[in-house]
Amino acid sequence: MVTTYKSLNSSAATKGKKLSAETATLSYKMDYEPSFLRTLFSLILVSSLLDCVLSEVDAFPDTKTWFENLLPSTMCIQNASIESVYGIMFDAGSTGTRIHIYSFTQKYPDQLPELRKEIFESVKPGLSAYADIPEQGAETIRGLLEVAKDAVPSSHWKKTPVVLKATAGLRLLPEKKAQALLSEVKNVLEESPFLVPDNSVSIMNGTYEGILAWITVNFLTGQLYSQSKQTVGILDLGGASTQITFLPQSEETLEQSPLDFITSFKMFHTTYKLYTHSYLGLGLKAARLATLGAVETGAVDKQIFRSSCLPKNLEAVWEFGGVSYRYGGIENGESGFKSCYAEVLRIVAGKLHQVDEIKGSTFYAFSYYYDRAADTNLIDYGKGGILEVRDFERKAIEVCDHMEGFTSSSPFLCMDLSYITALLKEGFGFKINTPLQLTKKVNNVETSWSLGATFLMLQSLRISN
Ligand SMILES: Nc1ccn([C@@H]2O[C@H](COP(=O)(O)OP(=O)(O)O)[C@@H](O)[C@H]2O)c(=O)n1
Ligand SMILES: [Ca+2]
Repeated sequence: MVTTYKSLNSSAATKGKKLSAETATLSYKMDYEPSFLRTLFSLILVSSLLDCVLSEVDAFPDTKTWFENLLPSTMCIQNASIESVYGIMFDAGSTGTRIHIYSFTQKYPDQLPELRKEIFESVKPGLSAYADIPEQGAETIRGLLEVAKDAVPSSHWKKTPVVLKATAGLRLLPEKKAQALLSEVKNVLEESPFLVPDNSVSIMNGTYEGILAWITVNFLTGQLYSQSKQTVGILDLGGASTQITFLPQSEETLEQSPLDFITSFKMFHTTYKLYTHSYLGLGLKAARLATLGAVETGAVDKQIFRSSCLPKNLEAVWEFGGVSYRYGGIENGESGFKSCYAEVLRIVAGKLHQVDEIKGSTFYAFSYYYDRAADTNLIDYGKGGILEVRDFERKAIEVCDHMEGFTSSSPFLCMDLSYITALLKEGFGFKINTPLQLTKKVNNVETSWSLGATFLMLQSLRISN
């Protein structure tokens, strides 16, 4: 693997030490060729190849119901020369925008293509911070496209599809502002030399976000093409929304869950009936706003939002979604875990659907679960690890009851850890000893929905040689 970093400010290399860098650019390149990935992407690409030949036959008929609006319209393109196929996926998240450039190779015409390399870069803040200046938001995309121009040979630009999917940050914006951003972004993509399919710029439904991340993780852990089909559930904690997705084993779960929590789709000749839900407004940063009581009021110039989850003497300004909030602790008032936990509990109490069987299931947890665990040395930033729910609680108590030790660099640490504990325990209803696999990458590939989305994009475009 080759890893290079540039423009480091808040990055994989520094995150463990530096907690509150909100404006940063991270860039790294990864080369990998694990054999199971070759198998996996061979399966994917062979499916695409077959689909191109048999263009009347939809290989994933049931998927239509749930990814109808997610994917660009179907077409058969001559995507690449005999040796290379590329795909570009933008993840426009609430806290940052990321580009994933995947390349696949086909060494011989009669051999199947292999995933060869992923190039990843990100910028902060996310698009929603540019709600009032959409042209400038779109400029961040132009900058990331330069990375793609370097990564993809110019001879392949015209044949390489580029897609952007926005998540909770844009979902929370007023429709007009979100559409203005998307329209500026679309213009920038169209000015690029890459292939811009129909519906290439959109706000992704939260259901897809959970399912695509589940596909990614279960591909990467080998579950989707193993005989045993022992799939793992996923927990994604973003800035503005959070997702839970798993394959129910119990009939009771299927029968007792709200209808829109269960989604069926077919892949590799197996039909999966997944439990998935995205809770908008329960991402880590949205939960901060809710705890501070700033969701309804918005930022009012002179108002300071206070919480017992913050150091008593703290007064500072926090920016989220392009809005600045003044916030601080309660001077001469309460602070510490007990009072903080009561505050964050109000955000989750009675708001989430609970399922009994998750108590005994295996879940992969990433995004802010991972970041906060690494920030507090519960796990190694590079390696991840297995934690129990009570480990978050223990760390929350430790941090909240000694807040003077965690001031300027991490003012929200007590609140974040308390919120994560409350979300897992009281929100989803996990037991205190439920194990969670904290994982940022599996075999050097990010555990994010973008790989699942790229897979379906290639499938939809019927990439072939
Ligand atoms: N490729 C990615 C993208 C986001 N993330 C994490 O996702 C979290 C931020 O979520 P986000 O900005 O995507 O927010 P949402 O739009 O998903 O609510 C942070 O913990 C990031 O480190 C990641 O670990 N890898
Ligand atoms: Ca996300």
